[in-house]
Amino acid sequence: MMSRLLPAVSGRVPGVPPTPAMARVVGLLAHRWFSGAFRGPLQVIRCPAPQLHVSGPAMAASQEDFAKAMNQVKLLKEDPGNEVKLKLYALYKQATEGPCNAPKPGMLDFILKAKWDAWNALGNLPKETARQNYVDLVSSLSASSCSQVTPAADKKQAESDSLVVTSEDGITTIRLNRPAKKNALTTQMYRDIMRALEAASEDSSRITVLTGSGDYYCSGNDLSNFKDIPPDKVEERAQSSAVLLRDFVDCFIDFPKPLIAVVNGPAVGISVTLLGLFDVVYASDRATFHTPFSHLGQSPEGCSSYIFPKMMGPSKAAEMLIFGKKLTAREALAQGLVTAVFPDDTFQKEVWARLKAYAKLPPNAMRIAKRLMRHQEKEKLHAVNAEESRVLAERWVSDECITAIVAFLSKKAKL
Ligand SMILES: CCCCCCCCCCC/C=C/C(=O)SCCNC(=O)CCNC(=O)[C@H](O)C(C)(C)COP(=O)(O)OP(=O)(O)OC[C@H]1O[C@@H](n2cnc3c(N)ncnc32)[C@H](O)[C@@H]1OP(=O)(O)O
Repeated sequence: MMSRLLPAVSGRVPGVPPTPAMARVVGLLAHRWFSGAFRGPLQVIRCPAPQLHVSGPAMAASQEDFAKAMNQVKLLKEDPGNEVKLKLYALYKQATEGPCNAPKPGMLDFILKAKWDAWNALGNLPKETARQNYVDLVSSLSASSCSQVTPAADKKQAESDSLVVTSEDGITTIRLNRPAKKNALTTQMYRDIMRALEAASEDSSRITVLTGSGDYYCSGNDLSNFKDIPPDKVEERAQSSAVLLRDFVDCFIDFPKPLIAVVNGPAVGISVTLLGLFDVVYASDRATFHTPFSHLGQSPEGCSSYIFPKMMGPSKAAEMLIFGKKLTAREALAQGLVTAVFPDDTFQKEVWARLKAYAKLPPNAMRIAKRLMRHQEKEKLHAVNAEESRVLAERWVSDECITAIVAFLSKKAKL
């Protein structure tokens, strides 16, 4: 019954299509109410006791953050849609008045009923958590609202030799473009990728893709990054590289839109570990996944020391991260590191067709779904990243690491 009366929530009773007239009337009512609630003061309604319990994040926004968020709502450039407005209303009421305590409105009072349901669904959610959720929701809306006003999505954005960034059909693509070096990452590329991600989070695209040119996806850190460091600067360089690494991985942890890896060929080192921070990973059946950290006297990064054991179980993660076992694409699929594997000869066609369809989905809904899935883990991931970066700085100045790098650079060793 509820869904028959509430188009703002679901629009129809399962199996019973709404008549066009009914849809028009209800839609008009909903539009009027929501327009008012969106810009102007929120109506007070009194409801009875709560039913559902919804748990929220541990941290709490201040009253000041909350007040700022309420002002921000009025400045949104895009109407976020009825469902989001309902959510905002419910969180606002919960944050300011606590659990829903108003009488249930009559079933024909569509608008009041939708609002009451939304508030009531928050159950005993603590006021502080509701305040935080309201602030988070407004901030995600503000970011996407900004990105939607950025003009001209369908154009090439930036180009350099080693990184090519394009935006087309709602997809920003960041392409590693050093095929002669198997797309190994120079320190400049780490910086350029961070900049590209920052821009992509604010541009008008809906999803973001990382891929490689040529036969490799990426051979990981360019081991030439270790070259030409004066002996008295080694420690200093290790520390500054740890900061670079930490900032770099933080960008992936915090990236707000769906992030997809299109793994066109073998992947090594950091390009593998980072995959745990992507939302979807599509791989060619030619791709392999190799993390030879022990061989290099190094240690895992990209939050893999935390994500991989959770994802594939500790012993499979140990085979990769301690012993450097190289996985085929099918094995990586079985371990949950890869979402889907495609035959190499149809890989590009199949994957891009899928991505173009995904890029037509409503952007706010996608961002919010991602946020909900990732939110609880963010703080933990930042802590893991900080620790992994700190440990790596120690490894880089170790004899084990220096010996391995010298062997590679003097062409005595390869994976
Ligand atoms: C204190 C300083 C700190 C530095 C800054 C750090 C910043 C953050 C660091 C984050 C930590 C990341 C860790 C990792 O990613 S570990 C993994 C590192 N990668 C490797 O060890 C791969 C090394 N490469 C190889 O083993 C082989 O090249 C490979 C198996 C990938 C391909 O073999 P293949 O035979 O098919 O091809 P070639 O070897 O002939 O390669 C073609 C040319 O490309 C060069 N190449 C390839 N990969 C790298 C690389 N990772 N670094 C540097 N150069 C690479 C290769 O040397 C060839 O060059 P030439 O044609 O000039 O010989």
